Amino acid sequence: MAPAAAARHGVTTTEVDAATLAVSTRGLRKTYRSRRGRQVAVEGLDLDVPLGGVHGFLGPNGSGKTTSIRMLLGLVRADSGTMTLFGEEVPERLPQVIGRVGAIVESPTFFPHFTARKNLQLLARAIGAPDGAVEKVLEDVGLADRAGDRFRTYSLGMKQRLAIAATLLKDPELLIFDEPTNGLDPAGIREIRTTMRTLADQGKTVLVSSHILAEVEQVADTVSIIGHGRLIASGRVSDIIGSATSSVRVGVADRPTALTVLDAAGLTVRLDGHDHLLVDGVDDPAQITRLLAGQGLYVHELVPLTAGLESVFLELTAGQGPGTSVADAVAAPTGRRAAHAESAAERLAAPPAAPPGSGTARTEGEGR
Ligand SMILES: Nc1ncnc2c1ncn2[C@@H]1O[C@H](COP(=O)(O)OP(=O)(O)OP(=O)(O)O)[C@@H](O)[C@H]1O
Repeated sequence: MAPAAAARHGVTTTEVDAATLAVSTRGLRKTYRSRRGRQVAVEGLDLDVPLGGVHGFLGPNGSGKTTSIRMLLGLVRADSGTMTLFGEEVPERLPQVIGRVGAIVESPTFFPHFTARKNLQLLARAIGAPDGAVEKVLEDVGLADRAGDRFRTYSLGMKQRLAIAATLLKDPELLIFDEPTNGLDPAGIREIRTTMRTLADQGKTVLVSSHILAEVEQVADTVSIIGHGRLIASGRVSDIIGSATSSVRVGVADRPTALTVLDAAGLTVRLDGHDHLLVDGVDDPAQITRLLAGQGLYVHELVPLTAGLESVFLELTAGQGPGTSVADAVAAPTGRRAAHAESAAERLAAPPAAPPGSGTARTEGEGR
């Protein structure tokens, strides 16, 4: 991918004011040693999460999302690079900032026979949350009317929302959710999306990781897309999608001749199934009708196709062989980049000191 294409997708070298960022990393790197040898999990990651709104941290399985989050939270040591939370260097100043962060990165151990309310009350007492916090967080995640039900009767989606409620007890400004919709059905996914939106609308910053780009695209204000442990695109969802190559599906009776005509005009044309042509990189769809009509070919269908983050990702990583760094493909510039532009349901942790009732954080070197 040429630098121009990367820039089109929001990968720029603009300097950012750290005061406007909830999270920032530069050159973050982590290598694991395992029986299979050395595994580079994160390779020079530059990540900027603006204050406020939902920020999607997106990339395929194994691209380094969880490792990055765990480094930010001090659960895994970085090999090199720098990280800040609210402008404070971490892990050095983690004790000063961790109170402003709530994260779901591990398995919670809610008591199955206690009600959701009782579970939260125990946690609230353990961390010294203010009176009324439990009822407020139950309301925030939409569980107020089911708070009297035992935890074991909860659906996966409800369990996940209860885990989110637990992170909200200390009223954090930044929420970090690692793949919160894993294992959920479409209704559960929608509930989590609504909850994240509600939290962002209250002024909080939500950093959510996912390997399903299309899912997060619907709720995120801004995203960072990573591949092979490196940033490949970042910015406002609308800008990234808007920058994608636009395609048009064309229905025409004589497809071979139409293909030749459009190809001769310099357009990128391919066959789509048995009935249509797909023309990429079209600024003005009317150009297609004009070109074809000029040759006596009449279009019976002309549909501009909306791009999504998934197709942007595929476009950015097209042509890479296995093992090729995605960043190589986008000729990644150095320096700051910003664009102004197991079931996760069972995870809960409030690092650095997990309160009683929450799960223990998995640490570096442990098997997955
Ligand atoms: N404790 C570990 N020991 C050895 N290798 C690890 C460990 N944790 C992660 N890895 C490897 O590091 C790479 C990045 O993994 P990571 O879990 O950070 O990616 P991810 O994007 O969160 O993926 P997923 O969406 O599947 O959770 C993978 O190749 C993974 O196998």
